Amino acid sequence: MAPRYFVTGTDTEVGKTVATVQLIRLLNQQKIPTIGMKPAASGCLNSNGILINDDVVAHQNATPIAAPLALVSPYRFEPAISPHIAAREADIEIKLPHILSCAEQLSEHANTVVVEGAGGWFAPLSDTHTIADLAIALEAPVILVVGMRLGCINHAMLTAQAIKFAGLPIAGWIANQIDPHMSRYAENLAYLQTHLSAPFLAEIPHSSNALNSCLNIQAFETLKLRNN
Ligand SMILES: Nc1ncnc2c1ncn2[C@@H]1O[C@H](COP(=O)(O)OP(=O)(O)OP(=O)(O)O)[C@@H](O)[C@H]1O
Ligand SMILES: C[C@H](N)[C@H](N)CCCCCC(=O)O
Ligand SMILES: [Mg+2]
Repeated sequence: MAPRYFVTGTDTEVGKTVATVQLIRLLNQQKIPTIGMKPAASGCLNSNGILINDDVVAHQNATPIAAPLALVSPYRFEPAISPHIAAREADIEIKLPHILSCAEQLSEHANTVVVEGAGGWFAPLSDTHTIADLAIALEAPVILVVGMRLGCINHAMLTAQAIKFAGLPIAGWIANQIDPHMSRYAENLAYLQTHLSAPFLAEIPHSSNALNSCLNIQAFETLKLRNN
């Protein structure tokens, strides 16, 4: 099975897509053919009957590897709402075995698959399953993106504890500077570096170019160490 990573975050809109895209670029740069996957994408644009999602497009723009849309994003919905509600309204059941099968087929296109969740760790996919269940089914080491803003320490600590409770390793965490005016940024970062018992992969600075940038080589070295 090709290696996989599952990217989760402290909330929705914290930079999971930015981090995923930067990781896909880094791995490809390091000669590891890597593709992104967004199993459940709500908030799509209907273009002549094809549902287009910004996260999926951003993943695709970060890799030279092409794969069918039905594999990289099997469940897409128009409204920008929780996937469990979007799916119910569309009369579609999000099935974990189907997502698993898509991930396996993607492994034929790339060496590594980086899977971006939706919302945070316990965002629901149905009345019975959450993003956590999806990560568990994929058996993927988790990368936690912390959107650095007031309140993120609590969200980061809760999420890390829940990931560990799920029995999944945290391959690392990323500090994403979503709020350029965060008070005491360095002190918040230092607290998380001390208290999150997971490797610190990288800091993503606030930048209007964040979607076109790449994680630094240190993040790669840290991930590599975890894999060996
Ligand atoms: N480092 C950054 N610098 C500047 N803007 C950023 C940065 N990271 C994220 N953003 C912006 O914040 C917004 C949310 O980021 P992003 O779409 O990556 O979040 P997400 O966690 O993937 O959200 P979702 O749960 O919808 O998938 C976007 O407009 C993005 O461009
Ligand atoms: C549409 C949005 N951008 C995300 N993709 C979905 C966020 C779901 C959050 C669910 C929740 O935890 O309340
Ligand atoms: Mg996203």
